[in-house]
Order: sequence, then structure tokens, then C-alpha cells
Amino acid sequence: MIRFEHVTKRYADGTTAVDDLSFEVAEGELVTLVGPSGCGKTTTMKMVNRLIEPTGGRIFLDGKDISTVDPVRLRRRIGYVIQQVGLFPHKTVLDNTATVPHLLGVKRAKARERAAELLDLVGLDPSVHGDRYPDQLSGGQRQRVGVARALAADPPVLLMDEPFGAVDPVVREHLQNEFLRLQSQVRKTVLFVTHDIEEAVRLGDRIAVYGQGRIEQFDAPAAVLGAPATPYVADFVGADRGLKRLSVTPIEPGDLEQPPVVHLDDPVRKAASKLAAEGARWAVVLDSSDDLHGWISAEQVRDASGTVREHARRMEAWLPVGASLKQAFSTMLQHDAGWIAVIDEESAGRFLGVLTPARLHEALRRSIDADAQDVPRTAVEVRTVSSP
Ligand SMILES: Nc1ncnc2c1ncn2[C@@H]1O[C@H](COP(=O)(O)OP(=O)(O)OP(=O)(O)O)[C@@H](O)[C@H]1O
Repeated sequence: MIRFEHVTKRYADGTTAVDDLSFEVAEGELVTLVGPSGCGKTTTMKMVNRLIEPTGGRIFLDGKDISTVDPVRLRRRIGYVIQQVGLFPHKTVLDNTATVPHLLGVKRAKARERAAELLDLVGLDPSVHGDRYPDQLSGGQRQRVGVARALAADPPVLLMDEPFGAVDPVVREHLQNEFLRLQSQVRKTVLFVTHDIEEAVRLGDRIAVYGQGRIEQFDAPAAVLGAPATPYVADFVGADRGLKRLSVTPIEPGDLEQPPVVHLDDPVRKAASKLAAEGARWAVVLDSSDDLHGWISAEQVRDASGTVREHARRMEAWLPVGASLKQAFSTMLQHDAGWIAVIDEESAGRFLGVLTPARLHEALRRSIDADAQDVPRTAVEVRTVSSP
């Protein structure tokens, strides 16, 4: 979809901002450009919509050399989101969002209707926020309007230059998650500039790690974190890259532990003997539809009578399979839980097993080794330091 062929940009003062850059972004792919200040990320991006012209090489959009395309026409196909959103202060949020389609000749009523849909899509209620002016919004809300506006003309390509850079970390993470959800629906081809490796890892299908004017590594997030191509990349992603991997490593069924399972209507005596037989300290409790209800401990059932229902405790700490190990860790902390239940959302929330801290650690280790050996995670055996 976007292809750079030996692209160089040398500014008039002799600065080489981009040096012989070649890479390709597939249709519907989100590529993050990450690197320290001044390494050429913004220059790279602005060459795609011809705000900056390269001094060497060629850039193709959908197979066509963009130097042969009229810049105004080119920009109609490219949404652009920047940090200082640049909303019109005297226009309402709805009119700001509707601006581009309106300029492109879409009737005002139709453009506003579409704008309302887009605001909804980026998590702003058009009936609440649509009639406000930009200075009546929070920083995070303004960024959302910026994204909605960039999507308004339904361009196949989005360029995003540090779009969430100006908001605090909590709002930022929220915007990132919302943007991922949005991208899974709209599937644009996205170039996303950031200097934050965490953001690059969380959002990118692939990451381009920039050195000075050059790409040092262009790879999937797990590969960049697991097998940095150069000492520079290793240094840039940081010594805590194992920790960062948590956010890109999904929970897989093979990571889970299988504790004993009992049902709400089982007699407690039956639960007690099951726990004793398996030597387990607790069991997972499911309801009659096999949905997660909670758990019950060996202590609770030891001399109890009646059914499991009267003794079981609810379990709120659960996640769908495929959620990240980071979410798993954070859910454990949030609920002060020694384990979390993992369910299969695809099949009506069926209980799959539990993830414990030890299993989480193993999953992380296995994913690092699997990337290093280029094999699936299930094929890796881990030897960890076990407790005495
Ligand atoms: N108009 C210009 N004239 C001369 N040099 C420039 C010009 N614009 C950018 N540069 C230089 O080109 C290099 C790359 O700049 P660029 O803005 O692409 O970096 P960046 O990676 O986006 O940085 P940041 O994260 O700080 O925005 C820098 O050394 C910068 O000083």
C-alpha cells in the first residue's frame, strides 16, 4: 500500500534527516515509527502526503509514484492526525468533524450525519459533545475529535504524528485501546509516529525502530522485544524489555493450569472428596451452563454439608483467552487474586483454565524462547528456577 524505495531527504542546510530508506506497509497494516527525537520520523511521514519532498528515491501509494499525483488529490486519500489537533476554535465539534467531507462536496446534512457516527465511533456521544466548541473539551476528547475528523473522508491511509503525545499516561492508554478497537473495525493503512516504545509495541502490527535517519529494525513487536537486531535497538527498547513483552504476549490455552472443577449444585461432600483426591487446595466452581461462578477452598468444604452453592465464593478476576499477559498481571493485582480464570469468549464464555503467577512467568519465558528459536510457543520447554 505504501512503499519507500531508497528515499533520502537532505535539508538545505545539509542535514540528512532520512537516509536511503526502503520499507513497505501492507494494506490495513499499522506500522509504528519509533525512535529518539530528531531521528527522521516526522520527515518520513510528511513525505507520504508531500508536505515534504524527498531529495532522492521514490514513494509509492497503491503502486503509484506519489510524485506524479497532485498533492491536493493525494491528501484527500490520506487522513492526518497530529499532536496539536488543530481544530477550528469557532466551529462546533460536529462541524469540525464534518469539515473535510463538506469541502469534498458532501451535502452539509449528510456530512453532519456521518460526523455524528464517527464521533460515536471514537467514543464521544454526539448528542453531548457535538455542539460543544473545542475549548470546552478535555485534551483526550480533543484528540478523539482529531481522529474522527481524519476518518471523516474515509481515507484508506492514516498518518498519525504523536497523536496521543499531549495527554497524561492514563488517558493515553485509554486512547490507545480505543484506537486499537477502532482500527480493528476500520482497518486503515496507518503510519504512526511515536517516541514511546511502549506505545509503539502496543499499537504496531510492525515497528520500525529508527536510528539516525535509518531504520535499524523493522519487525513485529514481539520480535523487536525478543530479538533486538542491533545493540542500538536493544538499548532503545530497554533492559526491561521482558516486562514490555507482557503487553504483546497473549494468553494461550496451553499456558493454563487445570484445577479441579465442581458445579454449584454438587453436594459439598463430593467436592471435598474431589479436592482430596487431587490434593488441591481449591476448586473452580461453574454454574449449570458451565459458566464461571467462582471458587471454593478445601478448608471450606472439609466438614461442611449442603451444596457447593452455599459455600462458594464469587470470582471477579477473569479474562478472555487472547488477552495480554500484562492484562492478566494487572487483573491479578486489581483483585488481589492469586490466579485468574480464563474463558473462551468465542464459545459463550466457556471456562478454559486458570492462570497463576507461575504460569504467567512460564508463558513469558516460553514466548521469548519461541521467538528466539522461531518455533510456536507450545513447542518450547522451559526450565525455571523452582522454589525450594
Ligand atoms: N526544515 C528543516 N531544515 C533543516 N533540518 C531539518 C528541518 N526539519 C527537520 N530537520 C532536521 O532533520 C532531522 C529529522 O527531523 P524530524 O522532525 O524528522 O525528526 P523526528 O524523529 O520526527 O523528531 P521528533 O521526535 O523530535 O519530532 C532533525 O535533525 C531535524 O533537526
